[in-house]
Amino acid sequence: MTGSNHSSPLELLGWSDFFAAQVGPSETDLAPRRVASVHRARIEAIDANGPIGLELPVNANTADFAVGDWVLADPLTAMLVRRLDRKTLLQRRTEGRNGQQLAAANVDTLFIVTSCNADFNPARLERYLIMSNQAGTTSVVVLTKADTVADADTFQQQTMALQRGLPVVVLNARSEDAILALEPWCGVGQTVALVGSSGVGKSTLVNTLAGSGSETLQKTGEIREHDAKGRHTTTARSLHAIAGGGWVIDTPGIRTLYVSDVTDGIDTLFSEITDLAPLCRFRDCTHAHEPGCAVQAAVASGALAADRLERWRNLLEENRGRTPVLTGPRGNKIVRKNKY
Ligand SMILES: Nc1nc2c(ncn2[C@@H]2O[C@H](COP(=O)(O)OP(=O)(O)OP(=O)(O)O)[C@@H](O)[C@H]2O)c(=O)[nH]1
Ligand SMILES: [Zn+2]
Repeated sequence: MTGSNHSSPLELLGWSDFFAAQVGPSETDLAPRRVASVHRARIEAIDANGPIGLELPVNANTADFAVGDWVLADPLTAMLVRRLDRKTLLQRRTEGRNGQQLAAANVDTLFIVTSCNADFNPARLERYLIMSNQAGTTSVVVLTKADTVADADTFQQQTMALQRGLPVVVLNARSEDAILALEPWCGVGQTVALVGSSGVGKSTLVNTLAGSGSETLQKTGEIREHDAKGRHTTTARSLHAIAGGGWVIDTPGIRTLYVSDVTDGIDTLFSEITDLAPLCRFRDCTHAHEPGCAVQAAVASGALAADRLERWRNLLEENRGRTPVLTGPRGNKIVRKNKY
């Protein structure tokens, strides 16, 4: 791995002032390590010298850790002491269980991967974008299989309209050119993660980015499991080194994307709608039937697509329905900071 001359070995792994500031005076003897893979009963980490095991305290639950986490460990015993606060966290609420499944932590950029074919679905991309907005990661949509169609531009235009300022990269995941196209987000110490449906080219992209056969390829704890339908799918929760100096996490398991637990992520995605709201006659306008509604006026003039407004409404509704109302210590209801 070639890094910048100014980066310390830890910074090459994604360490920054954000994490350094959390290390207390009594903790300077501890060693920072980055979680590379999380299994049911064990966690593997890396430090500047490569893969390194972690001993877990008896009461530790590996489900509380995510690939990409930074932890402090005792360098002599390898015992994990504590996890540092996360810069970003990709997670989703699991079906039928009370809790969030942690997909990846401290990811700088989320590559939302789809291909220029039947997989392309703006409504699904919106769900991924909400997840990314909520996690605090920079979103980039990666449109693969551009080499198989003549009208990749049409897909790109449609995608760019989904969120203000959204970078959309069109590429062939099998080509080396993909490295160059994604380089702006894959610099030294940067962490990217990939999400998207099965078959869109996530593994292909990881291999291209890592440079297959390259000595820098660092695979840790990759596993393959059966999904609900009995198919083999990639379920690697692991960090791979990118040839240029960053890190990539292949994020499996985020297949059915329901929206829940979102506060501002929906507003960020639909900013062209939320920007209009203050212009409505009524402060609590629902943009459905009220007179003097600026949002309905935008639909009437053609500036806003009716189906986009419809999806905004449905996503808010879904989020409201799926976000549990937290119950406080004395059974008091805690009202979540949702705007709608
Ligand atoms: N022509 C072309 N083929 C591609 C491209 N990206 C991926 N493929 C092919 O599409 C197939 C599926 O790609 P994968 O990388 O396995 O897809 P995945 O997203 O990792 O799929 P899962 O592991 O099931 O989540 C493979 O045969 C790839 O070679 C591309 O940009 N162009
Ligand atoms: Zn309105």
